[in-house]
Amino acid sequence: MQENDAGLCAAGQPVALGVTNIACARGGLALLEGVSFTVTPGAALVLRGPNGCGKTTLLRTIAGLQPALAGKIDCAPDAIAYAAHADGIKATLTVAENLRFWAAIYGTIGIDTALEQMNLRGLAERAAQNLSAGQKRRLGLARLMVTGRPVWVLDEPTVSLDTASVALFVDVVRQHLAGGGMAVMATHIDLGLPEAEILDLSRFKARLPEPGRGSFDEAFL
Ligand SMILES: Nc1ncnc2c1ncn2[C@@H]1O[C@H](COP(=O)(O)OP(=O)(O)OP(=O)(O)O)[C@@H](O)[C@H]1O
Repeated sequence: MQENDAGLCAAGQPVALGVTNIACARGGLALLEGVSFTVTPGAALVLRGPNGCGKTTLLRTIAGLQPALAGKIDCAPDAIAYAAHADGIKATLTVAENLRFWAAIYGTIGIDTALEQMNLRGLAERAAQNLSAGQKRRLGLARLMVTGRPVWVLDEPTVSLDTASVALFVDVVRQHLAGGGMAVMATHIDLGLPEAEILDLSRFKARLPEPGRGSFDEAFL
């Protein structure tokens, strides 16, 4: 892949997540167009932009939850783990059961590291439905760790987290990157992750509403 207009593609490095000229829509309304970037192993990209500009929509498109109007996403099959507002938590299972469930789904072993690093050990036997909002969010992020997947696509990962938990999360992301993982995140806060590239989506605002391909599919998403 060539260097793109976000300037994030390091020449000669293998591209792990390539987003080329993507246009995407929500509710039949085109939001973004011409979005291109690459994220290489060990790198993180933070998406910024005002409320409603399409950050969530772009992340959903990257994660394969909705079709793009145009463009191309290059990523190894089964490389992406997506975490959004809903967190993917099973309410009636305990914290440990949730993580074991996901470890089994993704074919990974061991939940200890995730429990430890997201400060969930003391909550391991508590039903997920009885967790506080921030604790639920920590469980959702621990789920990412047990997926074993290299590309983390995260929508507002720090919502409901207190300062200490944000720091835990940032540590976990750093370790993920150090192991050759990647992360694409939408967040409004300064994570304290200066090594992450920032991409402001404001400049990719779609010029014309285009209720075209994709809007029918979206009715079912
Ligand atoms: N299910 C839906 N149906 C129709 N329109 C939607 C739907 N979900 C979101 N939208 C609209 O699509 C636009 C983009 O929403 P999106 O959630 O991608 O923005 P965002 O940049 O992530 O916003 P925020 O910073 O507030 O999280 C918004 O105008 C929103 O109202």
